[in-house]
Amino acid sequence: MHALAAEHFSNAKTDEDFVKVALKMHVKQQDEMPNLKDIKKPKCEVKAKWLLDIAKKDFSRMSLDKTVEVYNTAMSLALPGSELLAHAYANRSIVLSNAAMYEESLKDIEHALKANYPDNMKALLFVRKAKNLFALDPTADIEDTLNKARQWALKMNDKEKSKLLKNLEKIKTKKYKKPVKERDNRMFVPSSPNDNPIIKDTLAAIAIKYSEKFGRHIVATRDMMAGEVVSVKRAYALVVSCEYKLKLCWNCSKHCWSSVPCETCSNVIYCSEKCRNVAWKDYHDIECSILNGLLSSIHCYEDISLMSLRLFIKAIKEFGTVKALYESVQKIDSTADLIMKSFTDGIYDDKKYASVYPLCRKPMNLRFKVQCALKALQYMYFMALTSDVFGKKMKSMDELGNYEYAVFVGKLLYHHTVLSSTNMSAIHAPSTNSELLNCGGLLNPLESLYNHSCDPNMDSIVCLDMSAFITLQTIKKGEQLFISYGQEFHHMPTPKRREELQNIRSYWCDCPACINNWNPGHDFPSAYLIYTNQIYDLNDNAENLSKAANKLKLGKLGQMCLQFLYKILTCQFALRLLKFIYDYNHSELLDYASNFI
Ligand SMILES: C[S@@+](CC[C@H](N)C(=O)[O-])C[C@H]1O[C@@H](n2cnc3c(N)ncnc32)[C@H](O)[C@@H]1O
Repeated sequence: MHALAAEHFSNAKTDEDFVKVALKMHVKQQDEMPNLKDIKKPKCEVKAKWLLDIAKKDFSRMSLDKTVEVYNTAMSLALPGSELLAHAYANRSIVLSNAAMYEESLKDIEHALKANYPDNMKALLFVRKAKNLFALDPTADIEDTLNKARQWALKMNDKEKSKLLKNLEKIKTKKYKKPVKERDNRMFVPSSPNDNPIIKDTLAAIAIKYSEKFGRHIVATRDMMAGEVVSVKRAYALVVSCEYKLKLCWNCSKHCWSSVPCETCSNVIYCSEKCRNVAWKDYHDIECSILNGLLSSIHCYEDISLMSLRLFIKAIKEFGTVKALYESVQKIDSTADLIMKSFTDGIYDDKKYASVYPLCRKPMNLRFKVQCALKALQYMYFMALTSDVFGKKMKSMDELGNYEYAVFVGKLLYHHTVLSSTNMSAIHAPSTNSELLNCGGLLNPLESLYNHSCDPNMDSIVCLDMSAFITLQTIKKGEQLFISYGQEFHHMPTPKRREELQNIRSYWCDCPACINNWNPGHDFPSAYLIYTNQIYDLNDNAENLSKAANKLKLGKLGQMCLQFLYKILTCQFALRLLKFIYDYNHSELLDYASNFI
């Protein structure tokens, strides 16, 4: 269809032209469109039971990761509150406990107890709970838990009861593996400054400016030190790639061990009830049925298309109806000032849709435009069939074709797809080696206003759905704050860097390093990436941090600074920052750190 389509689109110029052609094509070829009959029922206990049996029987042949993924899938298919779901929680708690993930196992036990777990088996859960608590802390008081196990043992038959009571006696004498804990790096993300009266939740030291050469950009309104936290933001929207949707939390992208499934669809899981509730309130209540229709029919989605849909849903949530959204978009379109376009009630608030809609788009070729238009229409069709976002559920492409806002919605989805391909930052899956695997993307509107420099004076660190922006060099009042759009530019000659950015990003780089023609051999203050390889291959923990500090030959004071930084930042980030400042701004950092040590 895509090859044929190019012909139809040959005269299309504007977004509207592309959407109208795609709409016409879809209406004509509606027999080819998936219909309601193809849409699967969200939950399926038979399949859930089958998968649960596989997880139970084959766990010794599968990696922990794979076993947990099979459990996640089984649980996503089980009915909420069912005994099957309770069994799945209970069985996964054994796997997690055996893998020394005692905290995760405890969470599963609580879920099994809250669900419909049979009374005659509850004693087993309390035994496991006592074991987990003891393995985590041998001084913990586990008497209450042991008593609960004894009470529930009364519901067992005599043989099982006597076996359980014997096991109970051994809990405090057994040796357990050292607890394995996954660190949630968000704990180490510093809190966000929020003293800027114009740009919400940022440091007062920055402002948004516009120039012919750089478009919108961010400048310092006072002299800044290296190491200043400019903003810490939760992403406006985050999407998890299709192959990770039953591994990572749909809301924050945390790797899930003791996950909870969506209670309505069987497509996504969450790291906690909190994330599930946030997602449901923010977007998944609408997205759930659309995603189910989509995945039943086309089995897979692309990150930028899902992001496009998510932006649309978030906008609908903000404005209430398609009509109100249409009016708001018209208002933004009619505002001539590029900076003011993205303001809401006189301030720049990147939790509002106005900060998203006017983001820049890179030029695209015809093929990509055609794909974006066809995808936009496909997603709009699923929205029409499975949700009542357009006032009521629709039954056919014809009905959608006659909908008064069809072109507007198609255009918006098309615009979001292009905008996402320009502005989304990748998120990375946890991996056992140093390889960085993309597992989704997030959109952070303020980040999209930073221009690129081959010698950036800012760095961002992404911890799940949070992004922190920190200055890496001293920045003088009036100078621009730059991030790097790629990572390895300092070792390339100027023409090569500029050519590469032109090829990938479609603009000629006018950053200070390019304008001043800095070439390899020049001292790029930001050439931190020389060290990143050493840092990426380290696990993010304190032991490795000190190993890395030794590698970097930091003196005693340097090591102390590193420990201090580690308390507020992630290991990787603390190291990068320290190494940097150690080389270029040593005395400043030491002055700063001495206030805290
Ligand atoms: C993500 S946007 C950054 C914000 C943008 N200036 C705006 O007005 O929305 C990326 C675009 O900014 C411009 N840009 C970013 N870095 C630049 C640089 N070093 N030199 C020239 N233009 C740059 C290019 O037009 C690029 O396509």
